[in-house]
Amino acid sequence: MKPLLSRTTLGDRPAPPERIVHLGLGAFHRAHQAWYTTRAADADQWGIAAFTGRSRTLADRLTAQQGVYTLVERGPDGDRHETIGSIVRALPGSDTGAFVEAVARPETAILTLTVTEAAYRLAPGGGPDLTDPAIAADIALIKTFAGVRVQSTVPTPATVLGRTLLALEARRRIAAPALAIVPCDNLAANGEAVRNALQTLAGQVSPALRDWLPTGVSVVSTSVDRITPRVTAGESTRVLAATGHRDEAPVVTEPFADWVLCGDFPSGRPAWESAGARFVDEIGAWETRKLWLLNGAHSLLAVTGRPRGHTTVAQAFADPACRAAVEALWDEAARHLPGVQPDDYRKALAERFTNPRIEHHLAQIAEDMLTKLRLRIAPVALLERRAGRPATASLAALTASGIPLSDIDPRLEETQ
Ligand SMILES: NC(=O)c1ccc[n+]([C@@H]2O[C@H](COP(=O)([O-])OP(=O)(O)OC[C@H]3O[C@@H](n4cnc5c(N)ncnc54)[C@H](O)[C@@H]3O)[C@@H](O)[C@H]2O)c1
Ligand SMILES: O=P(O)(O)OC[C@@H](O)[C@@H](O)[C@H](O)[C@H](O)CO
Repeated sequence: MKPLLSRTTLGDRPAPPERIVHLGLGAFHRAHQAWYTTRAADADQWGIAAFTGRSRTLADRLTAQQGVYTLVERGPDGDRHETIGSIVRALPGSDTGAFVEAVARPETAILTLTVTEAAYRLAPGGGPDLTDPAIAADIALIKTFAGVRVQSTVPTPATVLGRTLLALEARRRIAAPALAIVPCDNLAANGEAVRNALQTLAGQVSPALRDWLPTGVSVVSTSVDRITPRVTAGESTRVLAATGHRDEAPVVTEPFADWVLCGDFPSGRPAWESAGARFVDEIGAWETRKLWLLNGAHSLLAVTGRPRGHTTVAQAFADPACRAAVEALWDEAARHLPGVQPDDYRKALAERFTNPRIEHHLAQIAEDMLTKLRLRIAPVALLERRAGRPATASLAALTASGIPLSDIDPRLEETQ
């Protein structure tokens, strides 16, 4: 049997030093941030310690191959393979001690996150829900362990922000240099949302943490774009046949990739722009364009395509009824996206959604639908209503989900 992929496959170059920590190791991190990092001009300076959210399967698979994996870029006409070496350690998210230690290391300059939108547990208005028992329990736990820096038995907060704050408290205690936190989830104004939520929670933990946070942490806003479906069984066999490499943790993604970032990196960052990332002073409109047009359409296809018997985005988009619903939603959204070329993006999206070789399952997109509809489609309906128009397409999309409008956003009922 062929040996597993390893650093030897990369020509035995030394692993880059660990200066980035990631939480939420899954398909997307490997197809996006880890890929940009491996392609950056200074890739040899930036290694990633990547933690899963909780389970250890992917961490164990990657550890067995020294973090190295194959990225399969699946275009409409064929596959392109690339071996990625930026992840230097892969760990289970359940190892809070290792996470706290990794974030608190003074050499760590960046913490990236891809933990799903729902995992931030933000209330509809944006801030953290302090009445949420899991958040209340995390605050109590961080208060109790605020003195703990690095221990093998660090307790595990239940929430992502709780885990992050525990690690930041450890960093504060050793007076480590300022850290950049880079949320890469499909949340509107993700940097601002995470910054405000952390600040609110820190205020509940201690005055010391609250006062340190604004200078100890810079939260960067991002818009992330690359359609990366869950990896299906059989991919390892296809990779072996195509590359001759045995890989138990390949990832499949589309050729398109975009990463827009806005904010400061006080302790430095990889030259991600050399790999195509864009650094901007104003991100809101780009972020909204992507969330409403791409993610909004995905959510719409999930709620309308599944009852019509479709299982993937490409199948649903090929159905004239679903496609018409998407185009109508795009028409409504585009009216509120001046200055960011919504028509060009729509055209490109239609091609991306049509890629028949990307098996993006509607069932995966349908997870946590309430949070997604709130962020991606409800704002369009509200804007259309306020402009005196019926919001037919956006309201139809929300209604098709079966979730009461009042649960999605009570303001939707006020505008009826
Ligand atoms: N896949 C894409 O095409 C894509 C594109 C843009 C953005 N994103 C963002 O990345 C996120 C992850 O996508 P993925 O494809 O990597 O999914 P994935 O299922 O492969 O990985 C998700 C990761 O998040 C962790 N996680 C999930 N819920 C959590 C929770 N409640 N607390 C802590 N950790 C949790 C999981 O353990 C896992 O490590 C998406 O939810 C989205 O916000 C994905
Ligand atoms: O779980 P979601 O809805 O945030 O993500 C499902 C897809 O819409 C999303 O992953 C897109 O593929 C991605 O945002 C493309 O950049």
